[in-house]
Amino acid sequence: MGLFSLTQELAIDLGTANTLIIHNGRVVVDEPSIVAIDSHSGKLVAIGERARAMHEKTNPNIKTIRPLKDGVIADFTATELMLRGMIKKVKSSGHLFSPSIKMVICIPSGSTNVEIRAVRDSAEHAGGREVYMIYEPMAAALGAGLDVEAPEGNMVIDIGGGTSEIACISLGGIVCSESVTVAGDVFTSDIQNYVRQQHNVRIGERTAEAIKCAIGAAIPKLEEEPEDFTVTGPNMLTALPQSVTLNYNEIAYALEKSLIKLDAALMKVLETMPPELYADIVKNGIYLAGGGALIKGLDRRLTEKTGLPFHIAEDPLRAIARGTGIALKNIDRFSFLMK
Ligand SMILES: Nc1ncnc2c1ncn2[C@@H]1O[C@H](COP(=O)(O)OP(=O)(O)OP(=O)(O)O)[C@@H](O)[C@H]1O
Repeated sequence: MGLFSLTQELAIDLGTANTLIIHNGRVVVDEPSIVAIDSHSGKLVAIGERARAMHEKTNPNIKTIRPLKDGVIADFTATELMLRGMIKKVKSSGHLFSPSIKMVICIPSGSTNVEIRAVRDSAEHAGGREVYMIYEPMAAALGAGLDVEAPEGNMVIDIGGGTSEIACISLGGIVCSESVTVAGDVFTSDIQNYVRQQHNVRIGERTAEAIKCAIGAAIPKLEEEPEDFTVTGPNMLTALPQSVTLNYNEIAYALEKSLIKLDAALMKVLETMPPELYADIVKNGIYLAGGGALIKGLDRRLTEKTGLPFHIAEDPLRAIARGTGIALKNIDRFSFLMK
């Protein structure tokens, strides 16, 4: 086989918060899903980490866009620009040389046909010759190392940036699932609102996210307590700088109303689950993946609510990409891959 007839393969986790690309079993792109665009010409200024550094700091000549929102494509043009740019990064780093690219892209399970078509079009315009899709919970389950084809119930909760997807899988298919738009982005804005209402201080999205990653908690009493987090922002009334020191139990309080919605969605899936599969879940437990799985004490909270065992997938931020990579390697075997 000549060098140029070789097909290169990419697994892509196109996420609301982060986009990851796996090539030859290695993560070659792991960047925030964000683009910066020249407001006048519409030309791309930056993507990923560089664009994120500009986020909330732009002047009227540049705008930053997060092309995906609530787990779906909110801006088609920006999504395509981002995908193209990220694939170009793989190419320019010398990893990719073939003009023929086979791709598996992970999409939210609630995607409509129009959205699936949009992702496919973007991928094809970005150089994909053979484009397959996989639903996110399936990729999360594969990434958590579960045997999704077994005649056995396996359950995953993928808490991403825009959506949380709860699904029970058996025999290579999703038996029952729920998707809610309560995930990382909502947790971040909960924290922003809390600091504003409780402490009269305004903070930006990035600061709120930093608080969440450092001391975000799902229960008010943790075994390993993180250190308090101090932020400074303008006072709402005086506009003068004010520092606030936050404890993790305040953040648990701030997140409570969103976490209750997540609990409810989980209960809904458990209620509709066939009893034989339920018995498997009692034995196997439920796997948590996605960045939200890193909220401290979330596994314990959910165990207390349901009495079921919970496990956090290894490296939860990369579990979905890993699963997409496994699907790519087994394209001929996995009937649940969509073409
Ligand atoms: N240590 C942490 N604690 C809490 N949240 C975290 C942590 N690290 C990352 N996150 C959050 O996880 C989210 C990103 O997760 P992930 O990359 O799995 O989402 P995504 O795949 O881009 O989104 P979606 O699945 O909705 O398309 C962000 O909201 C981020 O703030």
